[in-house]
Amino acid sequence: MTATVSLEEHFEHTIERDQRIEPRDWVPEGYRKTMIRQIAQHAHSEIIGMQPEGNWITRAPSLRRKAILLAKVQDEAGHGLYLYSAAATLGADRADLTDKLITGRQKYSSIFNYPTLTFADVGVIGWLVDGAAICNQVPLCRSSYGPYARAMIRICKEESFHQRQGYELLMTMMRGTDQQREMVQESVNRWWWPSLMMFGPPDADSPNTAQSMAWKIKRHTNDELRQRFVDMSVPQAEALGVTFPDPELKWNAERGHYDFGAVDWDEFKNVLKGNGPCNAQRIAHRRRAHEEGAWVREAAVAHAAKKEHK
Ligand SMILES: CC(C)(COP(=O)(O)OP(=O)(O)OC[C@H]1O[C@@H](n2cnc3c(N)ncnc32)[C@H](O)[C@@H]1OP(=O)(O)O)[C@@H](O)C(=O)NCCC(=O)NCCSC(=O)Cc1ccccc1
Repeated sequence: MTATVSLEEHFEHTIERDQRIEPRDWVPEGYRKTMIRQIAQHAHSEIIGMQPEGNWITRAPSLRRKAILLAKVQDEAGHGLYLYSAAATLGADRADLTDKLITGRQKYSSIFNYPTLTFADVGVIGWLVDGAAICNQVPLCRSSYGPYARAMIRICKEESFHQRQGYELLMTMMRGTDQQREMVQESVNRWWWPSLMMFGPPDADSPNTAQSMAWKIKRHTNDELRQRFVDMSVPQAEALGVTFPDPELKWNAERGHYDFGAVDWDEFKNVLKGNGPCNAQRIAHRRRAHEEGAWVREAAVAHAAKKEHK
């Protein structure tokens, strides 16, 4: 038996016993690649995800709403940095990941390519987008890669606060004027379908799911989590007094789940190709911030070198 086989066995046994893979452990190259891809895509989503809501910070309707929104957007920056660090434990280089993001070689969540047209979007992003994120990420707290699973615990706690602030904002607007209620409904109409796309392509078209489930990176398939999200969102919409833009949405007693209409996967593919309403704007903004921040990175490197010299 060669040393590589025993390392491989150690990896397989760790997965079988539901224990965590740690940075010191040998992993198959495919596992490392998949993990870096998923963590990097997740980190990029948090960083790009600051932009849609960031759009409303200077125009929040009160000091309270502004403070909440600032805190939420700062949390997203924190999640991104936390996740880039988790990717670094697998040998990924942060500068390289950023380069891949701003040159379009690595993806970020499709959802952040849609515009935030009204302040109701801040509430709907909190309710539906953070809600979908939590639904997807809570099972990832049991993901097989230790640093990622542990990062998810903290991130999910913060996302829960984000979700609640969104729902509370919407409840306040729903108690307001007819115009405010219409604004909430119009926003829900725009965000519902893109939120369902956050869970990824249907299982039959998801190239990574089978292997990621076998490696226990993912604990549920894309379709399972999408269904879970629909089931939990319908009663929340009823409590709020809004409807989802889906005439086929109805309870199926036999299945014990809500049936829902077909997601427009052509729209999803088009957004992934870079043709969503805001793809170009999001990347251009990120690239500009990166270039304008070059002097900070240079100063940090010079400072570290000076300290080491001393
Ligand atoms: C479920 C999935 C997203 C995709 O399953 P997998 O098994 O990995 O892939 P699968 O084979 O099914 O797909 C084939 C290809 O399509 C890609 N792709 C799929 N879906 C999408 C999509 N929607 N958008 C763009 N790309 C997508 C996929 O990467 C793959 O790419 P490849 O062609 O191989 O390069 C998984 O990676 C995951 O759970 N990630 C962690 C969670 C996470 O990243 N959350 C971020 C959002 S939450 C947040 O940021 C919090 C927040 C809230 C509010 C404000 C601010 C921040």
